[in-house]
Amino acid sequence: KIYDSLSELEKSQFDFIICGGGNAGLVLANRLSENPAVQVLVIEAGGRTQDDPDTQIPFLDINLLADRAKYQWNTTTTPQKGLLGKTINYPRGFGLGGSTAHNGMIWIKGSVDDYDNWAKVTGDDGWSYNALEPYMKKVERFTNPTEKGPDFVNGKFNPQAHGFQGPLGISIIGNEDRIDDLVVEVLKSKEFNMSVVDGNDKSSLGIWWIQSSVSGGTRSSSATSYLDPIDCRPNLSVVINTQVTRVIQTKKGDFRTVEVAGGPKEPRQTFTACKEVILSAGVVGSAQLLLLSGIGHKQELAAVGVKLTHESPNVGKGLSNQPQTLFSWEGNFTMNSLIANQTFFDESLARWNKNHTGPMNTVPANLVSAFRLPENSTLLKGIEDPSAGPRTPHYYMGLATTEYFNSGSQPTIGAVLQVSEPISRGSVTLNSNDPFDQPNVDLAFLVEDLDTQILLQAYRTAKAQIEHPLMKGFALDRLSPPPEVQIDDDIIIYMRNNTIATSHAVGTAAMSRNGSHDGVVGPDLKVKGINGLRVVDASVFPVNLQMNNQAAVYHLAERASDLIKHEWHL
Ligand SMILES: Cc1cc2nc3c(=O)[nH]c(=O)nc-3n(C[C@H](O)[C@H](O)[C@H](O)COP(=O)(O)OP(=O)(O)OC[C@H]3O[C@@H](n4cnc5c(N)ncnc54)[C@H](O)[C@@H]3O)c2cc1C
Repeated sequence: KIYDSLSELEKSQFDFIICGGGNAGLVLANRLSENPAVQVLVIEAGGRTQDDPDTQIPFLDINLLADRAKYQWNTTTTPQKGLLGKTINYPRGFGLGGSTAHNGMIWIKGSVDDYDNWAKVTGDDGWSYNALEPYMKKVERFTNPTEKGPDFVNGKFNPQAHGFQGPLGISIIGNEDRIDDLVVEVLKSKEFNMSVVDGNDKSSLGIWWIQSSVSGGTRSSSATSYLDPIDCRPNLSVVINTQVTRVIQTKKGDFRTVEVAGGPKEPRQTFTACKEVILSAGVVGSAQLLLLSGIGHKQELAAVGVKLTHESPNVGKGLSNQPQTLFSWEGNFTMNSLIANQTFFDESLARWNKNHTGPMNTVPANLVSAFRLPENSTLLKGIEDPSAGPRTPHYYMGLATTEYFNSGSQPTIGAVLQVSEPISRGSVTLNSNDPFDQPNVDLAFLVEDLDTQILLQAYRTAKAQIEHPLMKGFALDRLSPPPEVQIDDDIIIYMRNNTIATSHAVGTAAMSRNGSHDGVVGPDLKVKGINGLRVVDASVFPVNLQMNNQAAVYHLAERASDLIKHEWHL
């Protein structure tokens, strides 16, 4: 049952208490409550998200991505050294489904190297690609697009790499962009020599058609796929509009009680887990809760008036996130914009309401291409390869006309460029000991020169595609930055001024080997050195995966559910 407020909850003891009803939290809620004898409580700070057209209709995601939008925590970063001291918005999901109710819906796993790296870092082969593959398939229900028949997806994905029975609907949306075929031709040409691959089949190196967490023309979030179908289980309680304020040590080394409140001025209340408390509050929220609970670096906690309960100096450290910059060129075509043309918008909305097809069923790009630096690149000389391995990109990009999303009258071709596995490291630290105060979030974008140089290389690759003879007459002058910005130093200044947060941060409670002083949690995701507390969300990823990370959070949470069930003989 879903409770709108704390006062409606009658019990104060549960077997498992899950803090955060987001991506990972709702997978755990579903899997742990499969056994009717197990009592599960989920505590979510935000409210319902599932009933809103903005979360359901793929195009209307733009309403969620605006600064200070609904369903997000409205977090602002600390001044970013690599971004000329600017602060930027760091969107993170708030409400059932967490970031999956709010994200760009791109569905991409880690590469085989990425998961094998988890196994290496933790010393647990259960985190390797091969061992996780059954979970990858268990999550997915790959479906045909509403827009086109099944023929449209032939050759665009490898059925062997997908699941067809899982709770989460995935599809290649099927709404074409006039630039798609051109991009494929350019990248297949002798200058680039790339092939079309399924980015979710072990490696994303190549060109691939974006798969989205969309099915039947509607977003699939962890709330719609893992919660809605089972929300009437009598052993599952989900309380919304309630914030966890800290986890309390009930006896030495034992953290099984959570303190919560409906708001800053509301009274605090406690709930106790007979078995475990699981933090799934996301990369910012889980680190913040650990720190508020006195689990962190002794001096840093003392500086904000939090009493140390367990020394764990790496909490909040090691944050890694992917810088993303948009470049654009003038396009030579007649534009059809959903934003600038109200009649087109109204007709498209009516069409979506009728059968979930048409322009509303669109995401900003249909194709992504993923690249490695050349083997002989001077950037890699004498340093450890920043990527997890040879089947993992250093950078990737999406080229699209984005015409439906264009708010002006100028036909535009956009290139979204992103560093895959940056080496800069940021942090989450407490601003104060008030749980309702936003923590300090430092994304450390473009701090390390290697990340900046990789982004510059991505720009050169995008420019080479735009200037390819096959694009002649279709792509015209560069718009952003304007043509007079030419030399590398000026391009880098443009990047520093225009980098945005991808919200793919990881690593603030990283997993590591048992016995190692690195990280925060062991391979079983339990906080090292204490009992009763696990972390299951993107904060345990040791480093970024090749691209976005919702898929890997689903994989992680599915395996974590089995680890927990196994431990408690459920
Ligand atoms: C705008 C945006 C776009 C993105 N685009 C993509 C994309 O296209 N593809 C992709 O793969 N990934 C994308 N991501 C990233 C991806 O969605 C997230 O990394 C992933 O879903 C995080 O999962 P999580 O379980 O770690 O946290 P979340 O899903 O964020 O869940 C954390 C939950 O905990 C709740 N919470 C936090 N603190 C507390 C507290 N103290 N008490 C109670 N509840 C609390 C939050 O409200 C939230 O519901 C995007 C993310 C965002 C924000």
